[in-house]
Amino acid sequence: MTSRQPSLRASAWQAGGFVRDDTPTAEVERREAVIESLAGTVRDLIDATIRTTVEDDEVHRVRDDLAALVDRLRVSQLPGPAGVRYNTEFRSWNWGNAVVGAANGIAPPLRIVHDSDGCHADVVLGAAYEGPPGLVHGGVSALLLDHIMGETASGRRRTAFTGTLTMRYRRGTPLGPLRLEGRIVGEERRKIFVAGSISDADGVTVEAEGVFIQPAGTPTAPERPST
Ligand SMILES: CCCCCCCCCCCC(=O)SCCNC(=O)CCNC(=O)[C@H](O)C(C)(C)COP(=O)(O)OP(=O)(O)OC[C@H]1O[C@@H](n2cnc3c(N)ncnc32)[C@H](O)[C@@H]1OP(=O)(O)O
Repeated sequence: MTSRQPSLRASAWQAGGFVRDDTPTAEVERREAVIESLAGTVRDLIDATIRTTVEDDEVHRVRDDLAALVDRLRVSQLPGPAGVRYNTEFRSWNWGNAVVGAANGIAPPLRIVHDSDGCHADVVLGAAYEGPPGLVHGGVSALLLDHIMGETASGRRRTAFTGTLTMRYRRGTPLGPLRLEGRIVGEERRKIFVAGSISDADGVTVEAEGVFIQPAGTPTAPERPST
């Protein structure tokens, strides 16, 4: 499928950081869907690469085809990482994020739901997230929990960064369908205490506790209704 739609405004492209970007929400969402479809295929590519058993010559041909595709994407690039962008309509987007980024083929991606108790996400982790055989890598579990717990602390009304994260791996987390949860268990000035977990069909596999800190001088918006 080809598209001659205009790309996001060139003036919006700045490296990293929280960047004010006046691209209208409708245009953000159009481009997000386009880039998300590419990232989904990249995710398939990663899984297919891990699991392929085709002959060496075919691997080399695929490698060369992929190198040509990379060159096409390199024709127009951001000068650095994608950062976090937000517009005047309070729509924010972080397409490069390692956990939720719409453009990031190594993000599962986590689709986080904010509810009255905090946040949850259902995800299916495949071969790309393996540590011990058939089990989720412990660092991947920490990565995903860090993010969902950070979003829980942030609550869509402030930004809170991880100060301290403590993990307890109760048993191996099998690759496949999983649920992640985060909930606030306390607040003290700029510190937000969050509990998190990963569960499979048989119950909790990983528990986490975290202290998330709202940087001094950053704003807190009024509470927003859960979605
Ligand atoms: C799309 C939209 C995105 C919005 C959604 C965003 C979700 C993002 C989720 C991803 C989460 C991440 O990966 S975040 C990335 C990983 N984390 C980081 O890179 C953070 C790096 N560290 C820092 O930037 C800083 O150290 C901070 C912000 C954590 C704290 O700096 P600070 O604000 O100067 O803190 P300070 O005044 O000294 O202390 C404030 C209070 O916090 C306590 N405190 C300070 N540091 C720590 C600590 N590491 N662990 C525990 N507690 C601490 C102090 O004792 C004090 O307590 P008291 O005296 O008040 O009792």
